[in-house]
Amino acid sequence: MKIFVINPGSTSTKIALFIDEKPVWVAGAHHTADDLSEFHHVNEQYEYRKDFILRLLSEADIPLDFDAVIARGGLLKPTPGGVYAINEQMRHDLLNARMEHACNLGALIADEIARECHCPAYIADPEVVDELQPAARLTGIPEIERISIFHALNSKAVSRKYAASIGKHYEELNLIVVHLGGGISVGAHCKGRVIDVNNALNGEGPFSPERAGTIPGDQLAELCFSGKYTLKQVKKMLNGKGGLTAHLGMNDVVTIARKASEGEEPYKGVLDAMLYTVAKQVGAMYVTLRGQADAIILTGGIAHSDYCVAVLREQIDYLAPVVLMPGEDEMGSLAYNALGALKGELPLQVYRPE
Ligand SMILES: Nc1ncnc2c1ncn2[C@@H]1O[C@H](COP(=O)(O)OP(=O)(O)OP(=O)(O)O)[C@@H](O)[C@H]1O
Ligand SMILES: CCCC(=O)O
Repeated sequence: MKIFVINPGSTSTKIALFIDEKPVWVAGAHHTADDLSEFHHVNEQYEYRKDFILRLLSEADIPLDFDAVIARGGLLKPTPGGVYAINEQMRHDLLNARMEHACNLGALIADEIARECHCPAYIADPEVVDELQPAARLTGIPEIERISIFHALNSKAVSRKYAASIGKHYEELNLIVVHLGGGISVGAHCKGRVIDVNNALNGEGPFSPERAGTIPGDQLAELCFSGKYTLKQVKKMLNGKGGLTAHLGMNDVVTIARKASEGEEPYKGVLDAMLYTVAKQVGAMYVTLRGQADAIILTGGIAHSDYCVAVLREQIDYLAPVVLMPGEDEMGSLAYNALGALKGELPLQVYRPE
């Protein structure tokens, strides 16, 4: 079966054609700041991104003849994990999403292309997968309820892969999955459901290459009302220009880890502190799982770093076996989900948030 996969990121668009599980054509490109500078809202990039995809397909002589089109989800309303058929409610919620992110365009473009080829259009495990247990939702301020936003697609995909590698099902295991990317999420996967996880986009949990993580509330309130910053600037400090970027002026962990491994300051102190916040979040998720974790999976780009893995391991490996699954395979995971839905092996969910 021919499955077309679309994955728009903030600065890139990746596409791929799979024949069943096999990627037979992979394409895409980085969009420079200049390319995107004329757009004031991410929704305005719709035609630009769609035309870019159609041009790549046409240049590769690939006709619009697919059995399914699947896209990375988007910042929809909270919803359980799984593979979803794109519907009107989803289109509406993506066009009116609370947060701007290029991933919001994926389903919209997939839907249009699928209509042309008269095939189904899907998304799977969007960032907003919400399987939080009730106690994980409350904060001490009743108006502020915690929201689940994390690397659901990759975290669930590596969990399934790990489970298969030991002859088990994801739904049989308790796992702590640590996604170490530009953003960092650490989730407690209890028998296939992510019952707690830090919101990787909204100022919660470990700090990361580009995000501030948890900030002491009182000091954050003082900063917001200091008159020195606009709301937009504070939001950028939390997400985009926070974390390693704020401390070191870069988000490149390859360089930072090399300097840290040579003992160079401030790189070592800052990177070690980031990893300490990750280890603390692993500890919290261990408690969420009542100490019954079958494994701690380290994934995402930073899990390629021997230095980071060693520093983390030393702080967490007495809790449960640490399993390394570096990088991510979002395109493969999306194709897997589309194929499962087409074959009837994965239940097709209906997006119908409360
Ligand atoms: N070999 C490596 N060694 C150390 N760090 C690496 C390596 N490869 C990538 N990284 C770091 O991983 C981070 C990016 O990870 P990844 O590609 O998983 O994130 P992303 O897709 O940009 O963001 P996110 O995962 O939050 O969606 C960057 O900080 C990058 O420097
Ligand atoms: C958690 C959402 C994905 C990202 O890090 O951008």
